[in-house]
Amino acid sequence: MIRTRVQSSLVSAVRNAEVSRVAVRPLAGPSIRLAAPCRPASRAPRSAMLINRAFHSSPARAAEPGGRFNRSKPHFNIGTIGHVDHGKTTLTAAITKLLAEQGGGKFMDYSQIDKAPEEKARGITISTAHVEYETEKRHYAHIDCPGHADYIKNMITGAAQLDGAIIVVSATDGQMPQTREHLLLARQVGIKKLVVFINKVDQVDDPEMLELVDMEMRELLSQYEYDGENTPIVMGSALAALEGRDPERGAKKIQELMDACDSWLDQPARDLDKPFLMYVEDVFSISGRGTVVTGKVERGTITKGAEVELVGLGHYKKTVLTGIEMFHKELERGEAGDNMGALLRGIKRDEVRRGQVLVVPGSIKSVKKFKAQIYILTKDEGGRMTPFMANYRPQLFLRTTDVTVALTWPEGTEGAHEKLVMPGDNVEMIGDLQSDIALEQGSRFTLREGGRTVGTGIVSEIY
Ligand SMILES: Nc1nc2c(ncn2[C@@H]2O[C@H](COP(=O)(O)OP(=O)(O)OP(=O)(O)O)[C@@H](O)[C@H]2O)c(=O)[nH]1
Ligand SMILES: [Mg+2]
Repeated sequence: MIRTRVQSSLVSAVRNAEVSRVAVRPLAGPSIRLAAPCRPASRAPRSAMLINRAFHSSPARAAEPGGRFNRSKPHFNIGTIGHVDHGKTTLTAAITKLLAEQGGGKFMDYSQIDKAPEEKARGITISTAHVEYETEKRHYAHIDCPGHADYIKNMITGAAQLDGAIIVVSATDGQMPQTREHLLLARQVGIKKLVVFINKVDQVDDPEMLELVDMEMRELLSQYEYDGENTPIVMGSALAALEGRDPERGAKKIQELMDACDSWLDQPARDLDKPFLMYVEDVFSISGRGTVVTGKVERGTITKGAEVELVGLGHYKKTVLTGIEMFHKELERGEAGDNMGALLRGIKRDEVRRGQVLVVPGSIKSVKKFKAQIYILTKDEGGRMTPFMANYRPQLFLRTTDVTVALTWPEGTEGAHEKLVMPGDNVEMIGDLQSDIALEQGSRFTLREGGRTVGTGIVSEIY
């Protein structure tokens, strides 16, 4: 009886997000596992939870460069990617120049973009310039990174989640190693469509040469499962546009490029339009009412009376959401961003565990084995000092849970036995989880070992 009362008062505490945050903090510590009697479901240290919170909340930051934000047009996160020196930064500056002249933002010259401040994202230092501009159709936040390593980190960590990208390739060189590497990464982090800008055409006199670069790019796009046939390819000179000369190759082509971005790159579904998913943080039983799970709604909306499913840690359990509560008030509907309590019909207290998710039935799978693109932090980024080999077993942190994962090379990898992964490497590996958790393509996670983050990754395929 007493225990029940303690639990119900905790339920109200947790329902009040502010209180819960204050109440929880003192327990945080890098190696303390919560074992308080009223929280048997808690496995992950709170510090890990805070990390994961930060993990999931950061994309919004990129969406609001400079703080002020125009909500009258749909927002789109775009980036320039491609081989070193092919003209990404010049193009970014040229776009802001053209659109500024049309009243769509502020011109940013090359040095303002290239001298990007260093940003701390999840303990990893990333330099990116946050540039914003508007076309008639959209508001864009544009990411341009100063170096190859920053692109890799940026794309894997999701420091800025790109909805689409402009891949820049120089007409003088054609495709180069980083053109291919960024294309592969774009595919693996889930960027669905790209627009190509063939730059520096002012330096190439032979039209056949341009045709060849065009053809090769289309082939390469198809090779990485993009629509090589229909992807818009614009040829021009970013430098000419930036310097305000040769409008046929300059300004006009930048306009053409932005029109292509507006029409070819699809507006992504907003979080509210995606299928409902809430992570289970805590579980309580309220006498006379049943089992309540509390947690944050990551995406979608849900109404009272809807069918839901608990997924993860060996379970797929369908039930009905019989009540939604937030801040001591009953609600008819919960939505992305809410910290809510969900009352579940016919579910026993011990059938639910922290680390599971509550979702629309059938919308996500519980998975043990997956393929992922992983970035291993350097020593300077707080990561490991030494390399590791296949069968390395760190803890994988995702949402509110952590599970041991064994990392191995994909089948057919040459020299898999002695192949080393160095700090700073970007690798594609297979993960084998000790217990299954709800995962999907695009799920982001961190890898930790001995209380520090050693890597960050994104799921590219599930098995
Ligand atoms: N001739 C010519 N040169 C260009 C053009 N666009 C860019 N450049 C030059 O190419 C060089 C590299 O341009 P950046 O914009 O710095 O290239 P980037 O891709 O941002 O390079 P990293 O960030 O170092 O990978 C600079 O010297 C530019 O002036 C162009 O259209 N024509
Ligand atoms: Mg650059």
